[in-house]
Amino acid sequence: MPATYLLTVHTDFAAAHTLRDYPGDCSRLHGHNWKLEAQVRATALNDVGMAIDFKAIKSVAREVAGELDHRYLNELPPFTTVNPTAENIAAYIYRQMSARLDTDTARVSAVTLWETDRACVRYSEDT
Ligand SMILES: Nc1nc2c(c(=O)[nH]1)N=C([C@H](O)[C@H](O)COP(=O)(O)OP(=O)(O)OP(=O)(O)O)CN2
Ligand SMILES: [Zn+2]
Repeated sequence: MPATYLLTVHTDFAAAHTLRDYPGDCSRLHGHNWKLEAQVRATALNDVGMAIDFKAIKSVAREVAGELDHRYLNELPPFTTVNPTAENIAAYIYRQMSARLDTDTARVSAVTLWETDRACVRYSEDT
């Protein structure tokens, strides 16, 4: 079995949303300080001994988070049609990060998105 390296970085963003069709107060405009944890799974090291530079992962995580920062999520594609739940936002961030980061030997394996200090969702497409 090949060696596996799991690398994790954190970043955050502030954004507002309303949950469509939600039977409660979250259907009203409100905001969160979202905390994002991104995990990359790698199977090889480079000559420096790094699977992938933490700086590279943080750069992509911050780039994607930055596109959501201080925005009303319901106005941004895909959330004009997809409800901006924590689940859907985590999946969106995962796919955006994967598209920008994945290589033959390192790929995004999970995104954990904290909506509050007490609730988070972890999204993965790993089997
Ligand atoms: N599975 C999900 N459940 C909820 C989501 C979600 O995205 N996925 N979102 C919300 C709302 O966005 C809401 O803002 C969060 O509410 P809640 O977790 O209840 O947070 P509170 O701090 O208001 O509640 P406490 O009970 O004080 O922890 C709701 N659910
Ligand atoms: Zn909310």
